Amino acid sequence: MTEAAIPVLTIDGPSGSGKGTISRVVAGRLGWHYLDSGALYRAVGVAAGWADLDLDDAGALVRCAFDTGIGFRDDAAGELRVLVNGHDATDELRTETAGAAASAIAAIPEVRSALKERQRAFRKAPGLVADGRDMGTVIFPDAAFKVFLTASAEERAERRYKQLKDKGVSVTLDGLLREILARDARDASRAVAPLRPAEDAVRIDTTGQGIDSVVERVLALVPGRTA
Ligand SMILES: Nc1ncnc2c1ncn2[C@@H]1O[C@H](COP(=O)(O)OP(=O)(O)OP(=O)(O)O)[C@@H](O)[C@H]1O
Ligand SMILES: Nc1ccn([C@H]2C[C@H](O)[C@@H](COP(=O)(O)O)O2)c(=O)n1
Repeated sequence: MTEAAIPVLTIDGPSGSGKGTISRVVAGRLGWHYLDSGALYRAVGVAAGWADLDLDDAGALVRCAFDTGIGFRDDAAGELRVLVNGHDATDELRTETAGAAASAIAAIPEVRSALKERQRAFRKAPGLVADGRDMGTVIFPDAAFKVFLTASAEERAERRYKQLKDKGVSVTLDGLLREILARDARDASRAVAPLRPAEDAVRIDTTGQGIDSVVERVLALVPGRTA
């Protein structure tokens, strides 16, 4: 199967809209590969922190983006674990601090270029579900299926609050709402690959929609999908 013939479903959207959760379930139901593109940016942010790099030093961050080893594996519980330079950094990666660092680094055009081919290399038969901010607009513009998930900022903060509290992370709902709104603004206002729906993306507002309901709405967009 040529690369262009390998089907891609892109799922873009702001923080906490449910991209990662929905994408992993849909990829499992389709038997397709899964790309968590945000994890790549988060991994570069974590590696930069480990190396005490200045987030204003674009040159050092670009080199970090090229040089950082990033690996993915499912653990026994089926959770996606992320290895950074051989170390399991999953828990550190999923903090809002790491999300904010990733968002800042992601605004550097050369960092985005350094990660582009790594993302495209995930396109393997029988198919790929790719979640992020620019999957449908930049990385896989020819994707046959494109979705843009949204939800109210308040609901996204509540989801993230529950997610982090369940992991024993001490956060406040008000603080998370502020962080999510700040990240939304930075991701949507940057000059390169801004967060926005692709022209041909199906937009799904997940506010008040359960995970199963959103999964079924996404699967319905892929003909010949599994039951
Ligand atoms: N439709 C939904 N209804 C309720 N909870 C949801 C829904 N979708 C996802 N969640 C929950 O919200 C939390 C955040 O979801 P997820 O991490 O998938 O969002 P995301 O868009 O990938 O966020 P980020 O871009 O910050 O990584 C998770 O705990 C997830 O289980
Ligand atoms: N395709 C992507 C994915 C992520 N980013 C940046 C912007 C996000 O705020 C940050 C973390 O992503 P998340 O794990 O929350 O999906 O990384 C991006 O610019 N492009």
